[in-house]
Formats: sequence, C-alpha cells, structure tokens
Amino acid sequence: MEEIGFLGIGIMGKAMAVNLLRHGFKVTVWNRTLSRCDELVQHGASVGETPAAVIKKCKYTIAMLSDPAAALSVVFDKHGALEQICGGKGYIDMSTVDADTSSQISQAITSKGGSFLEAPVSGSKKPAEDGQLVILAAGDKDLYDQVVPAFDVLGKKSFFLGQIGNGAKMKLVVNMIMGSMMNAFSEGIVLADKSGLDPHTLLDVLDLGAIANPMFKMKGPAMIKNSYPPAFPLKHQQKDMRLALALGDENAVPMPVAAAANETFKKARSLGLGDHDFSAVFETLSK
Ligand SMILES: NC(=O)C1=CN([C@@H]2O[C@H](COP(=O)(O)OP(=O)(O)OC[C@H]3O[C@@H](n4cnc5c(N)ncnc54)[C@H](OP(=O)(O)O)[C@@H]3O)[C@@H](O)[C@H]2O)C=CC1
Ligand SMILES: O=CC(=O)O
Repeated sequence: MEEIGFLGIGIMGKAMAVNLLRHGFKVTVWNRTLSRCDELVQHGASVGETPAAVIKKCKYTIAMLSDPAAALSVVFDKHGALEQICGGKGYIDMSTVDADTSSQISQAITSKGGSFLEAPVSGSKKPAEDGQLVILAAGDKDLYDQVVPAFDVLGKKSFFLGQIGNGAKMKLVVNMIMGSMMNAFSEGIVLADKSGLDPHTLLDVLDLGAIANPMFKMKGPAMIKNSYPPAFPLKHQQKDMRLALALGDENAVPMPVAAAANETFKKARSLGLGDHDFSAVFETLSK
C-alpha cells in the first residue's frame, strides 16, 4: 500500500500508528501537540507539520481524534485536511463521532474530489496495541477495499455497514451499552462490598456465569483497588453516552438506563475524573 498519513496520536492513534509501522507500512504522523510525534519517529514514522501537509504527502490518511469538535477542526480549520484533499486521495476518520459530524466531513471531502470512509473502532488501548480492534466502516466501498490491508493490521474483523452514518451509529449503540454495563458493574461491586461480601469473590462468580465478559475481567481487579489507568478516558465515554442519547432523541427511543449512566459519567467528570479510565465512574458510587 502507499504511504499512510495518521492524524491524532493519542492513546489509540499512537498504538494504531505503531502497529502499522511494525507491519512495514510507511507512516507520516501529525498531532496537535506536535511533540507527541517524537516517540513515533523512533518507530520509523515521518512527521507532517500540519494536517494539510500530511494529506499532500499521502494517498490515504487516517484520523483518530477525541470528539466531533476535534474531527471537524482537523478538516475545516486553516492548514486542515480540506486544503489538500483532491481526486485520488482517501480520508478515513476512525474517531467516535455522531453521524451528522461524519456527514459534514464526507460532503466536504467528496466535494473536492476525495473519497471518504468513516471507520470507528470497538476495542480499547490493548486491542489497538495487539491489532485486535473491530472496525465499523461505512461510506465509499472502493476506498474500503483499498485500505483493507491496513484494516487487517489494525483489527481482527472489519464490517462494511453501507452508507455514511451507519458506522458512527453502530459505534454509539455499542458504547451506550458498554457505559450502562460499567455503571451496573460498579453498583454491583459496591453493593457486594457494603453488604459484607468479598468483591473478589463476586468477580469469580460473574466470570463463571452467563454475563461473564472481558471488560469485567480486565477492569474489575483494578477497580476494587480504586485504580483507573486510562485505556478509554472517561471524558470520551461520557461524550459517547451524550451522542447516543441524542441518537435516541432523534429516533424517539426511550433510554432511561443510558440516561442515568450518563448522569454518573457527568458527575465523575465534575469530580475531575475525565482523564482517568471510564471505570473511574466507580468512584461516584463507592464514596
Ligand atoms: N481509548 C479507547 O479505548 C478508545 C477510544 N475511541 C475513540 O477514539 C478517539 C480517540 O481516543 P483516544 O486516543 O483514547 O483519545 P486521546 O484523548 O488519548 O487522544 C485524543 C487525540 O485527539 C487530539 N485532539 C483533541 N482535540 C483536538 C483538536 N481540537 N484539534 C486537533 N486534535 C485534537 C489530541 O491531540 P493532543 O495530543 O494535542 O491533545 C489527541 O491526539 C475518540 O473519539 C475515542 O472516543 C474508540 C475506541 C476505543
Ligand atoms: O470506545 C471504547 C472501546 O473500548 O471500544
């Protein structure tokens, strides 16, 4: 494949770009805080000074940015992607955003002759490091087919979901479920503890039953120790709850459980826990 551009070297972007480099791809990176690219240079990446410079150099560019505001800014602002996008170039936004944001980006890119794919991912820091993400792509099928070799490195499975917006919506539904589950899990650990049970035994019981899952297994032991090293920052989980609730509004879907979970994530943010892992929502329930 041609050289790949990568915009956004946060927790996920860094792991994904390193993975591409390890598998022999040439990668040019850009990050708003440019110094964060230094580590990628040690892995063999080149650095572009602006998103526009990366797009100019690369046939395909991936973005992995915090939220809708960041995704829009990197495309539309001065020296943004839009300045250099043109026919023959592909832009792949893997950030978790809402369908409307994705449509705005798609329209802008395609109006300049470029092709666009939204491709948010399910899976956190560790799956990103291990190339085990689940990729939820939608948009330009030709572009999808062209970048499958990169998706094969980044993920264990890619879905092509059709028209723009379907990838964004699928990701929000999945994360809405995950955020609600994390709240129920936190309440369960607190309830076990306060009612005189050993929370570690609760984890063992859960792991043997029908609701066993990798998230409980991976996060539970650290939560019991009140430890929340950021894999999926809580501020992003709350953003996903907010965007999923808006999708519920649009479709008149009552979501009382997700709405309550959103309130606890907001509470956690107000306590300064936004940069901790989203499992830190446990703090709002255990105190
Ligand atoms: N972490 C996870 O487990 C997962 C995250 N996601 C999603 O992936 C995306 C990235 O997540 P993650 O890597 O964890 O997040 P991080 O907070 O670690 O990284 C966010 C990135 O966005 C950049 N950024 C933020 N605001 C702006 C802006 N206004 N203009 C330009 N760049 C900006 C940051 O740059 P700077 O370094 O300068 O701040 C950084 O590169 C999010 O949409 C998240 O919801 C999806 C699946 C799993
Ligand atoms: O978006 C987060 C994840 O774990 O998936």
